[in-house]
Amino acid sequence: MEMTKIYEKAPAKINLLLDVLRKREDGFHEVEMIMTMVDVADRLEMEELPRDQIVLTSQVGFIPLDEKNLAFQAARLLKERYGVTRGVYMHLDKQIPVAAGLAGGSSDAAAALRGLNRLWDLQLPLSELEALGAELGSDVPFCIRGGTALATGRGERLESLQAPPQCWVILAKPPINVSTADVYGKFRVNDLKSHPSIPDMLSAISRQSFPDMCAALGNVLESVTLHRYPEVKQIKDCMVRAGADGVLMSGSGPTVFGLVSKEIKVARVYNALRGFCKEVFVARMLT
Ligand SMILES: C[C@](O)(CO)[C@H](O)COP(=O)(O)OP(=O)(O)OC[C@H]1O[C@@H](n2ccc(N)nc2=O)[C@H](O)[C@@H]1O
Ligand SMILES: Nc1ncnc2c1ncn2[C@@H]1O[C@H](COP(=O)(O)OP(=O)(O)OP(=O)(O)O)[C@@H](O)[C@H]1O
Repeated sequence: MEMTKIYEKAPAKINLLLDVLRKREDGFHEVEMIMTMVDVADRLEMEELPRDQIVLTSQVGFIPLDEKNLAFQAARLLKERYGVTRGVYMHLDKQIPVAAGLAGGSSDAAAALRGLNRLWDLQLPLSELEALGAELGSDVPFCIRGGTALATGRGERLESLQAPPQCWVILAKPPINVSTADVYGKFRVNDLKSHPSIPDMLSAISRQSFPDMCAALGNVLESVTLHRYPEVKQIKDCMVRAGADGVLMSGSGPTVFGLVSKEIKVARVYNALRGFCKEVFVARMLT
């Protein structure tokens, strides 16, 4: 019998704005974020297994492939919740840097939920996949929906937005591992001197103003990560000196992204960064 093979793309996200309002009783933080996708992506291949088992492989050796992997967890959640007794063989082509602040694992989980919904013919609406995704992680619902969105709650409440003005995105990840839980754990909302403005960013996007979008970039988690890891600050400074129009840390870090409107500037920023760190990517925002 010919087995069907399906594919899903799992793009990386960046936070154009990340604000924290308060710490909640349940330990999570109430956030306001504006997120968008870039065209650096993992690829998840899914094929039916003729036995009731989840098998995950990858070309990289440095990520877990068992129940610690978010794509594996997504498959298990669907099986448990909907009584699925079919199996799946998944292969993850990993391209997104790991533990980078780019939601790589979350996007893989989203790709698994979308793909297995098709492979197993579950016919779940996207809204249901988003709700399931929220059980796996705060960034998973956004990764299911994709595009550009305003995210509130702990990140799972979404309102879709139009695409930001098109530009180049240069991503640089220093060789350090940053734990999201650690960063939120060290974050003190009362220590902030100011908050980034959601209305300013929404207005820049709706007017498609690239300069105003750059001016409205902000991430309050920089207060923790930049203080703790001076190399992240160095990368930010390096991008600014090399002429990036807007520069920000994504998520809890340590990846820093620079926005550039003119293609001729891209090589300059890229080359300046390569002196500092090995993992530098040139991408576009996904429209
Ligand atoms: C930093 C961001 O990636 C920005 O997009 C997200 O806010 C975090 O998303 P994520 O990695 O999917 O986070 P989760 O896997 O849900 O949570 C990891 C840990 O981060 C902390 N956490 C996460 C989200 C949130 N709104 N408040 C939190 O305090 C919690 O300690 C949690 O145990
Ligand atoms: N599919 C996956 N890909 C990469 N790492 C995974 C995956 N599933 C689980 N992990 C584990 O999760 C940890 C965080 O990886 P991930 O790349 O998702 O972080 P991140 O990009 O910082 O996420 P976020 O931006 O949502 O905080 C890794 O150290 C890894 O052990």
